[in-house]
Amino acid sequence: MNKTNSRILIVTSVSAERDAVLRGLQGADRFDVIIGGVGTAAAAASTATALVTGKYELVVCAGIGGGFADRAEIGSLVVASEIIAADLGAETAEGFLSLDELGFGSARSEVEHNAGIRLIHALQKAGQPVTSGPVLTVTTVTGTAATAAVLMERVPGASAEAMEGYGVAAACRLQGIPVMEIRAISNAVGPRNRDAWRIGDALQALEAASSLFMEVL
Ligand SMILES: O=C(O)c1cccc(C(=O)CC[C@H]2O[C@@H](n3cnc4c(=O)[nH]cnc43)[C@H](O)[C@@H]2O)c1
Repeated sequence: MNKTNSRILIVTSVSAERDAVLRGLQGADRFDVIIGGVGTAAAAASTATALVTGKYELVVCAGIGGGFADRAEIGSLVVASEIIAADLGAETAEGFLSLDELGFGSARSEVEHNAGIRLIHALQKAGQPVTSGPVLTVTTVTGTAATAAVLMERVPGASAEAMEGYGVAAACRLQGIPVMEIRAISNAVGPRNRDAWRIGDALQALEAASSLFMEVL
């Protein structure tokens, strides 16, 4: 019988992401995969609800995401070195003030580092393009080059953006459970061009990454 809190929770946003993760896991029984919804509120609420069971030792936020120029190509994977709520704060005449600068806690969440490194090594060994860097959580999908530039200046090394990581991490922090975020890149962060999104390629990369979870997590 499994000991208490020995399972791993994987939080995706939509059914296509959940299905890609499940294909990769091939029935491995230590994992539960949920659809947490789009955005931080849905992700935090879904994660918190799942964590109440006390079954989990690790949570992975996994899905597709946008890749920042020169950091993450379409079809590649980003393993978060840090999860950052990049637009959570206040706009002032002098510029953006983060939650940290406002004194209301932190917009940054640490991640489970060792498992991230094992996953990166396994992906490299499997020939999957992968990078590690900050993954930004945003409320609005970036749609202009100007906003992409602002975010890259605000967070040096920003590698990917998505909409859920910080919410998942917030639920984990309350329970003291480590968190990771993995994004398969479907589109470039910048001027909106939905026709250029390569969701199929990203879902394949997500499946490939998930097939390594049994080995490294
Ligand atoms: O239309 C589809 O078939 C489809 C399949 C899987 C996922 C989607 C989504 O649109 C999921 C929304 C999800 O995507 C993340 N995401 C992806 N790119 C970005 C981005 O450039 N900026 C922010 N978020 C992005 C996000 O986390 C959403 O949850 C559609």
